[in-house]
Parts: sequence; C-alpha cells; structure tokens
Amino acid sequence: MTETLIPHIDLTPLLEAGVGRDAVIEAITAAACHSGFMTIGVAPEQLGLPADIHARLARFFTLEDAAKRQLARHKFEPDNANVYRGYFPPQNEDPTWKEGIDMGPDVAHPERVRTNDGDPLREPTPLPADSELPGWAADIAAYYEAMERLGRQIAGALAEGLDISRETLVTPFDAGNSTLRLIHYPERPAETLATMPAVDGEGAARRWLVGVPHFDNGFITLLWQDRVGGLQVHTPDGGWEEVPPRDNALVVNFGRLLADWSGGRIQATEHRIVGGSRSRHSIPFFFEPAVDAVIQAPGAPAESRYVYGDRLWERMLEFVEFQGLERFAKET
Ligand SMILES: O=C(O)CCC(=O)C(=O)O
Ligand SMILES: [Fe+2]
Repeated sequence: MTETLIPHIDLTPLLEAGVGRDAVIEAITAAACHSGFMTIGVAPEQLGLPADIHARLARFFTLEDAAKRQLARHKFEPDNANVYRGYFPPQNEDPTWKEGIDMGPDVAHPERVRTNDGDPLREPTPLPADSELPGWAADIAAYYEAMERLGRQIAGALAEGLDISRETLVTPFDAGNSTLRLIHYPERPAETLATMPAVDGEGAARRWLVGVPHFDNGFITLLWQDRVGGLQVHTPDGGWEEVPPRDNALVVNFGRLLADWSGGRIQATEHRIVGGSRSRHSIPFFFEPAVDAVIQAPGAPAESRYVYGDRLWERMLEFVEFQGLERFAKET
C-alpha cells in the first residue's frame, strides 16, 4: 500500500465554490479521519492577504528583548498580569527551544475579551505599541480574521463530509476564542547542543529536538511554516515523517478536542519539531470555539458533554509552558 500519509489538497475549488468542491470536501474528510494531518494549497491573496503577510507578522521578532519582555506572561515576568496571552522567551532548561507570542480574538474583535471575570482564557492580549512596529497590529488583525474565515470553511467542509450539522460543528465558532501564535526557534547555542543527543543528520546537517512531541489541544490548527523545515508527524509504525515546507500552503492538523467532538472519527496526530542549528519561524493558528461552547459528539450521551474552556484548560496544563498555572488564581 503506497498511501501518502500527508495528503496535499488544493483548496481553490472550496474557496471558490466551483467545480471540484465535492472532491475537496471528500479529501479533507478522508485526511481528517485517516491521516490526522494534511497540507492545503492556498495563497495569501486567495484569503485577501498581501503575499508577504508572514514576513510582516514575523517583524515581531525584530523587537528588542526589553520590548518583548514587557509583553511576557506572568510566569516569566511576575509583575505582568497576563498568564495566557503574551510573550514567552526561550528557556534553556527546557528541551523545547522557542520564543513566541500568543494572541487572542481581541486583536481583531476587541469586544471578545472580559477584563473583569478573572478568566485567563479571555484575558486581553498585550501588544507592542504601534510606534514600535508601525502597521503590525493591523496585519495581525487581518491575518486573524482571514484564518477564522478559513477555519470556518474547513469546519463547514468537515460538517458536510461527516454529515454533522453546521449547528454542531460551525456555530460554536461564532465569538470563538482562537489563538494566533508567532513562533521563532532561534539557533540553539552550540555549547547546549553539544550536551544533547542529535535526532538525525550528520555533521553540519545534524538536528536536535526543539519542539517536544505533542498533540494540539484545539480543533483545527492552520499552520504556516517557513522554508527551513523540521516539522514531523508521528506515523502509525512509530517513525517520524517530515512535513515538507511548500510555498502557498498551510499545514492543517486536527486537535484532541475535535477528535473527542467527532466521537473519535477524526484522528489527532502527534507531532514534533527538529532543528537547532538554523533559525526557523512558524505561525500556527489554533481555531477554537467560544470558551463557553458546549461540546457533545453527535449521538453521544448527554453526560459526555463538556464546556470547551474547561476541557481546554485541563489539557493545556500538560504543556510545559503552562504547567503550574491556576485558571482562577485571583480567587481564593
Ligand atoms: O513550529 C511548528 O511547525 C509547529 C508548532 C506546533 O506544533 C505548535 O505550536 O503546536
Ligand atoms: Fe502543535
């Protein structure tokens, strides 16, 4: 059997609702149920975005350390109140070696934050001043909205392909709480790499683990990666298959909550990132429903229902960057 593990699907017929739309829906559904991963062919311009949008977003990493630190989560800057949104610096003691910023829906929909209910899942996103990165916040808002639209189209395709109502699979994303994350994996200092076992490659091509194996928590992740490579998917035979970078494409993976939500018909797939000697950028968009969305797999018993935010928080605590956090730390 020579089935490719990671199918590539040109999304144009779905976006344009043209000839071939049904075949795209079928391919997306098959990828969701069997591979747990796919790449989709879609150019920024097809989403109403400028061709250089990813480079524009990555300008964030040109900020001075002090400016990034001002946006850092409470865990890294105890004087800052933000615990869920904001900047995270690389931690030399962690196997994962990355910095980044997590941004919530308020970057495009200011009305979706709650500043007064103490729930970190709804806290405002700390952003650099516009004078520090002119035009950047507007690019972020445009990208966030474009990813939300794309997420809805893929959720709609899955609803059709799995014969689940749109009300079940798409409506919970109204007033959703998706996360846009910008990631930079810097070159890891040679003296640190010297103490770590390489994962693959020889000599200058050696690569190390820089992102530990994990499943994404949410529903669908729409991931842009630069041309460096290093994203790998865990295969059923226990190996790791590389998801090769390609232009005008996004990687899509299916998260654990969607696996639950579909009654196990959709697979979540474990993935990891290798690299270490070359700087790499990636931009995942974790497409997520409203914090208070009630999730129930079609046909599943009522007792299996859960509130999205509650389950998300439980699962997030498994990630190294969130360990030890209290959701409602301000309460006693
Ligand atoms: O950097 C990547 O390509 C993937 C990042 C990732 O898996 C994540 O942030 O969940
Ligand atoms: Fe991931």
